[in-house]
Amino acid sequence: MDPSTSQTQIPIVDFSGWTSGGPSRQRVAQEIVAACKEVGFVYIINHSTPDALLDEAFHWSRHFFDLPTEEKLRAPHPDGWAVHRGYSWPGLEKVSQAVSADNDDERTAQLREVPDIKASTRWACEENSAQPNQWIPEDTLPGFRAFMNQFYWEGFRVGGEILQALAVGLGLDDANHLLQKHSGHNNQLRLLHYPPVPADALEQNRAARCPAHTDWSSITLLFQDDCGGLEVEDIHNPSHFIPATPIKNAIVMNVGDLLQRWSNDQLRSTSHRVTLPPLADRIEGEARITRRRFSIPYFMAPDPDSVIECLPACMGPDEPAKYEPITQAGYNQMRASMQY
Ligand SMILES: O=C(O)CCC(=O)C(=O)O
Ligand SMILES: [Fe+2]
Repeated sequence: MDPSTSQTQIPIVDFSGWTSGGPSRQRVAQEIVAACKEVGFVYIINHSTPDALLDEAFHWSRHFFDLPTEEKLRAPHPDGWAVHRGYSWPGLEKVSQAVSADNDDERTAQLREVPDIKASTRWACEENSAQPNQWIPEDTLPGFRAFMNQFYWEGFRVGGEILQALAVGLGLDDANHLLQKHSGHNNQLRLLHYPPVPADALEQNRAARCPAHTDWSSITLLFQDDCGGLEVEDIHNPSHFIPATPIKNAIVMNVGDLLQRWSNDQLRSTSHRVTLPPLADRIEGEARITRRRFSIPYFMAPDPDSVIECLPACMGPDEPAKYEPITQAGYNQMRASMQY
């Protein structure tokens, strides 16, 4: 394809044809796999998570981030990079593509010269003792913990349907082939809040919302509000980003690094970032302050000891496996050490 004429768009797939069962499943599965090969991102509409549950999740997120800082800091992100839980305040985390096997303080400090203006909090399931969840006290936000636990398992349920569709679309014999490496215990639910920031600071690279990166997951499901600013690299025209314009209640699904490895690069873990909101009415006043933005990513991850090695359906005599087998934990460690 000629990059100058590339008109890449993020495809929209109507998932009702999967949930209703029958022959339409094959079509939906193929559409999702085609999108993952061409773009690495796809909007999934008419999925089986109720709209009301998504409204509720954003409602809780706003309540959480509106709490005074000292309340949020009662469940802080622990020091260091090994544990990904709890409240991470604006500037603490620096998203990047840097990869290192050990701690490298100098490089970590360098990466922080342009801070990420975002706050987040995140959890896995309650039984994950390696990385215990950090919760604010129940009486600070009664019902918050119960809802987030419910939403965590809802993410796993709908994400599981998508992993099944991917397996079918890839032509695997067993629809559960990908899903079976995910017990659900190693996923991550994140609430993200990008506070208002002067548009100039983003334009002049004095601050970032979320710099370009790929996800470490097998797949990521993202729910976003209507602010905008999420952009996806065009794999046919590298360094050119296309907007992932919000579609109410759609799941923005993307391929993570582990599924890219698993599929021998057939499915693409595409770089993405969050930058300036594209619409003028999202920026206000003389100081050109952006609207705040909320998003909720749900990262599906295989279990830590599971070995990710090239799917037989994705290799052949002319297409040998490109990567050595790696465990999820091994890959995670390689990526995590630069983040905090
Ligand atoms: O906030 C967003 O829309 C994207 C966040 C993201 O890419 C991530 O957390 O990995
Ligand atoms: Fe991401």
